[in-house]
Amino acid sequence: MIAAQRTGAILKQIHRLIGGVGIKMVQKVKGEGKKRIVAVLPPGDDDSPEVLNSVKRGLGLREWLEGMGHEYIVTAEKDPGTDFDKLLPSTDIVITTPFWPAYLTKDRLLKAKQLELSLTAGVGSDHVDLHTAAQKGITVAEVTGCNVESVAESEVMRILLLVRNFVEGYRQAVDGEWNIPKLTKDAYDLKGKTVGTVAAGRIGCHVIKRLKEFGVNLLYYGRHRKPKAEELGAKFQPDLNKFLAECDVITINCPLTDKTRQMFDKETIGKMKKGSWLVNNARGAICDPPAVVDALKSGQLRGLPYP
Ligand SMILES: NC(=O)C1=CN([C@@H]2O[C@H](COP(=O)(O)OP(=O)(O)OC[C@H]3O[C@@H](n4cnc5c(N)ncnc54)[C@H](O)[C@@H]3O)[C@@H](O)[C@H]2O)C=CC1
Repeated sequence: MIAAQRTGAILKQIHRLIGGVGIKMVQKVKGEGKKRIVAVLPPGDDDSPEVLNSVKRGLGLREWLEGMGHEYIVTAEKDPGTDFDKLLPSTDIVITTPFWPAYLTKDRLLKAKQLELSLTAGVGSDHVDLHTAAQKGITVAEVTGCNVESVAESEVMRILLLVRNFVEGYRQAVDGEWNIPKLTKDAYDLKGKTVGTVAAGRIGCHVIKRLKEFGVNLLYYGRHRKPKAEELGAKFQPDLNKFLAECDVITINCPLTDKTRQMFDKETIGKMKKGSWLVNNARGAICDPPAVVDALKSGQLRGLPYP
């Protein structure tokens, strides 16, 4: 769910992006500016003013869009054969979110005869067939940088929860158990560990900045050097095999693409340090689930948080 503090930034950029397309389209069709905008959002009937990411609240865009004469339809139905497929051929703009994505597959995009813009209310466009979208001249936009603070805080939290073995302590407290050896067996100091990020983009750099204060050795792996990450104290390791072997904690902060899909499979995980931790902050499909399960069972991975 979009945290309250980042909703404002997301909405500001959505206004800018839709506004931009609106102006272009009005010019193109000479005054016929009325557009059909379909938002696919999670179901939910929470009335709190700060919860905008739901069908009920429609990201808080209804008044603004309808005030400009556009038609605004909000649905939670995103699966094949549901409302979304029926609406798509006559839709100009689709808005969707990474945690309740309406997949814009090749088949769907070919049927979306008048689609001009696919807008992610968040970061990541892996739910869109980018090749087909590019061929059809559909703009694919996301709200870059809108949630870096929230995501980096949550990521550092998950690293600490894992390395300090918090969940076992919590479980013991709830179950009325007091088994100190069992708790401390897998509880470590983060200080002195080597923590590496796959990709040092916006989120990766925010994580590096926060982790620096914990006295860790920081590494980053990626396709290019990132001066900002180095200014923050992280060293570049361009060799993936060396990166995997050096890190105690690996955190994944790259987009899901053809190159990163299942990047963390049996072979890759097998090259990590035995008993290391893996924090996949990006998209589930970057890891191969059976390989992760096997590695957790064998102790190759000490822990992996979900989500
Ligand atoms: N868990 C969550 O709540 C969220 C997760 N995300 C995920 O995090 C990803 C990164 O977000 P940002 O840092 O804002 O994006 P960004 O665009 O600022 O950074 C992405 C970085 O990934 C690097 N990269 C691309 N392909 C790569 C590859 N094959 N190998 C290594 N590095 C590669 C790029 O060079 C870039 O530095 C998003 O694409 C999204 O999937 C984003 C927001 C929220």
